[in-house]
Amino acid sequence: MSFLRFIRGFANTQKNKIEILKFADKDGAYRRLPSQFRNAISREPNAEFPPDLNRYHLYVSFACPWAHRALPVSVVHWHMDDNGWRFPTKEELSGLKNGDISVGTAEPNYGFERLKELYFKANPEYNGRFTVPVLWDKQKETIVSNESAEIIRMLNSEFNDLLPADYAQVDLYPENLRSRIDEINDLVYDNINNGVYKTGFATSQEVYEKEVKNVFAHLDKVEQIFKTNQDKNHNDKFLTGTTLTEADVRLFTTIVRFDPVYVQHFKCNIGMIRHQYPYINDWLRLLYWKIPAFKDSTNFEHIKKHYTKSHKAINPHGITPVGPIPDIVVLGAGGVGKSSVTVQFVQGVYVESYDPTIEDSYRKSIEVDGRACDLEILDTAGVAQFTAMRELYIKSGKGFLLVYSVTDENSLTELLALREQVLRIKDSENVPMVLIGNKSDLDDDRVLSIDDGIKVSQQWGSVPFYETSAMYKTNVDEAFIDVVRQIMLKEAQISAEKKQQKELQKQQALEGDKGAAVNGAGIDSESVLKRNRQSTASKKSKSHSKCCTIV
Ligand SMILES: Nc1nc2c(ncn2[C@@H]2O[C@H](COP(=O)(O)OP(=O)(O)OP(=O)(O)O)[C@@H](O)[C@H]2O)c(=O)[nH]1
Repeated sequence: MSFLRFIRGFANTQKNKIEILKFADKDGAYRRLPSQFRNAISREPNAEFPPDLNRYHLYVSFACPWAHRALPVSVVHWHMDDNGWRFPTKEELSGLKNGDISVGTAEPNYGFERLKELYFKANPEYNGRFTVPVLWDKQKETIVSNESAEIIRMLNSEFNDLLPADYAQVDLYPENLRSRIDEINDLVYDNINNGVYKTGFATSQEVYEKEVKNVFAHLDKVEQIFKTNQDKNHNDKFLTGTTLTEADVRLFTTIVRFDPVYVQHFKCNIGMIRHQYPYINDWLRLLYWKIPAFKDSTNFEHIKKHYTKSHKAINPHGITPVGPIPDIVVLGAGGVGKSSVTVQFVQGVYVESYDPTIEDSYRKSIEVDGRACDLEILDTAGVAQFTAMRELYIKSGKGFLLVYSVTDENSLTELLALREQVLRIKDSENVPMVLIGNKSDLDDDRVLSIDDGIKVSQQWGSVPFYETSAMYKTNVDEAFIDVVRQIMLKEAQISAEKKQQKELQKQQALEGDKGAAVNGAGIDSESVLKRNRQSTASKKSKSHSKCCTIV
């Protein structure tokens, strides 16, 4: 490509400038433009793009649900600005360990800084959007396709002759299921995959309301598909039955982003997957936890940051929300029983099977000391991959359940660092907290005694300690109620202190006015605060107020 052609192409695109961050048309509706590169890799003789090892390169974003359908090879940075997707800068990449792609990867073929440079290399006159995925032909130096639905099909079938048999036999678009897959894809594409965008990018109330209702009407339909399948046969967990297909892949990329992003960022907030759609939620967890490719290609950090920090029209200050704001945060190593304890407290059932948590929030209304409390409880992930989110939860949480398992010594050791983290983030030694030694029913496997727990509780300044069994619901309610009481007490103290400070200021102002200094015999703020605490505590114990708003 000559420099002149490049300049001409660039000038052309400036003339018909596409505003990358402006989405809706004049009538307030968002219309997705068709992808422009629509060639195909094909095993047919004399195909323009024959399958070949090492000839093609795939550019994707962890954030983009369209790129997420295909296998990542080069990953752009999560941030998109007026010039579209970019690759991470040298500074962003420096200091990262080999194989760490948390900020994306450098552009390996030309050292480009921007994805759009690939588009102009393929066609200097290109005037469309610069989207991912991009399937690049290194030999012809052009884009084969930037249409995710077509790329996924090419990858599914056209390289089979070159792949080891166990990979080649994976077929996401099997002949006997094609019509059902196409039918589901039609329903999901326009109404769910693209439906969330049409909702989020709408610029009129009327269009927004129409689109958001449409998204949820179709989630209801998908929920029904799963339910009907499983009513027929318990093992029919996928959209078309017992087989994982392309239809599942295409739905997954939207559903995994739904609760963390689309609910608030695209205002798809009629409901959440985890609360309103039990069948879809089970399917999501099955894919994420049991089929490594789904988890390995999902990066929640890229997903959350991309949307919230790239769409200026929707979120001008680029603030990434923390929420939902939990009151009680359940922390601890993987597999100690955090979910089991939480579900036992909230729903009164015991979860037998181990299904590692991504992050689940629960609501429960209880009465503590005659006061009604609405609790938001966050069951966090013990798995290291999600610990980056922990800081955020700790910041917003009011009380903490620190859980270890009496069958696992390391899980107690891990809590020491977790408690330090809580105190550091809260910048206080006075944080509502309980220590829980779970699985107390497993006498034969126990490696930690009650005394081990008591010792740690004493080292922590007599933090209340409970040995629990989620299985038998032993001490579960007691532990939660204890932390709620501590939260209530702390809130009462804080509001009393505030009130007292105000009174002090008033009094000082008054005395200042009088011009009289009260030396020594006057008010000692510490003793006043102490007195006040005592009186608040005694008032509180008499109080039978019907509502304590913890949220
Ligand atoms: N015997 C017994 N087993 C338990 C108890 N609590 C949890 N389990 C089992 O321990 C396993 C892990 O429990 P989870 O509640 O999923 O553990 P978690 O801490 O939430 O795990 P992550 O999601 O990985 O952080 C499951 O198989 C549970 O059935 C208990 O009190 N007694």
